[in-house]
Amino acid sequence: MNTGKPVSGLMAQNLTVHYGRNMVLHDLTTPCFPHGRICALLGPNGSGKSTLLRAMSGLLPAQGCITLDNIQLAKLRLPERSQHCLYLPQALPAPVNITALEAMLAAKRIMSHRHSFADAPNEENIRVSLHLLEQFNIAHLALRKLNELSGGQRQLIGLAQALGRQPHALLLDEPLSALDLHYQYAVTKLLTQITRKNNLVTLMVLHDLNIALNLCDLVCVLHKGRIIASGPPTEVLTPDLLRTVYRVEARVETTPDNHHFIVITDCI
Ligand SMILES: Nc1ncnc2c1ncn2[C@@H]1O[C@H](COP(=O)(O)OP(=O)(O)OP(=O)(O)O)[C@@H](O)[C@H]1O
Repeated sequence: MNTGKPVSGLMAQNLTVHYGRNMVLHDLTTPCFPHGRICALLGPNGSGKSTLLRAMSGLLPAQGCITLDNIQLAKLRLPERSQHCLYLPQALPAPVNITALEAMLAAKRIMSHRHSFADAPNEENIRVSLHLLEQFNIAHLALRKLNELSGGQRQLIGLAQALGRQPHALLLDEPLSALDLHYQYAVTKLLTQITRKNNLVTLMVLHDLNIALNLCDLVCVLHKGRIIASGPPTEVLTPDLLRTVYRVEARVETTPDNHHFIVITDCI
């Protein structure tokens, strides 16, 4: 449980989560995910990554203690809690009959629980929303309806919506899953810039270990509901770990200009 030591960042201690009788996370304690750093949550299918993010954001009942800068998140009501720690699910924004800009403004209004949905959007919110769409290189989609956009375009809008809500910690569940090669790198670099500039805690579930190796500051690996390793990516993602966790024979190579990539030679 909470040791009382001051901790800056997001952390779960002694977290246990069940679905019915099925215990998915077993007395799990995470490292402290610090502000200003981009962290990847890795692990095979079914290892508990989404469950961990959903429990940390308060969307799943959990035993244990989850703190952001020593604030116990369980003590907050859900709207306030998601202002501190926002979860963006794996599912893409639904293809509904509203424009991308309207979707951005609606997400901002949800954040501000003092306002009702009937409130007119103000100029500042429109300016900030358009700026975010520009940062994701999708300002040209502002007046297009979500039901006319591709899956990848809607995923970019979901990310822009999440950033527009200005949380202190951002929990992203496979935020790159629908994106092409360019956008996978461009979005990770943009998230890194915004994480550093706004001193956010950013934790994202990734399956692409090469992005984790080259673009993330820290990685945390879940295996069968337990954290098996965490730290700088090149120290954590070793052939032994890849064999144990992902059941592949692989080696990690480094180019002369210090980029890293995984060569998989077999699956076990
Ligand atoms: N709503 C649910 N009800 C019952 N069991 C669930 C539910 N959601 C997930 N599980 C189970 O919990 C375990 C962890 O699932 P979770 O979605 O957290 O894994 P994950 O690591 O995010 O997987 P993936 O990489 O495939 O998205 C799995 O065994 C899954 O079957």
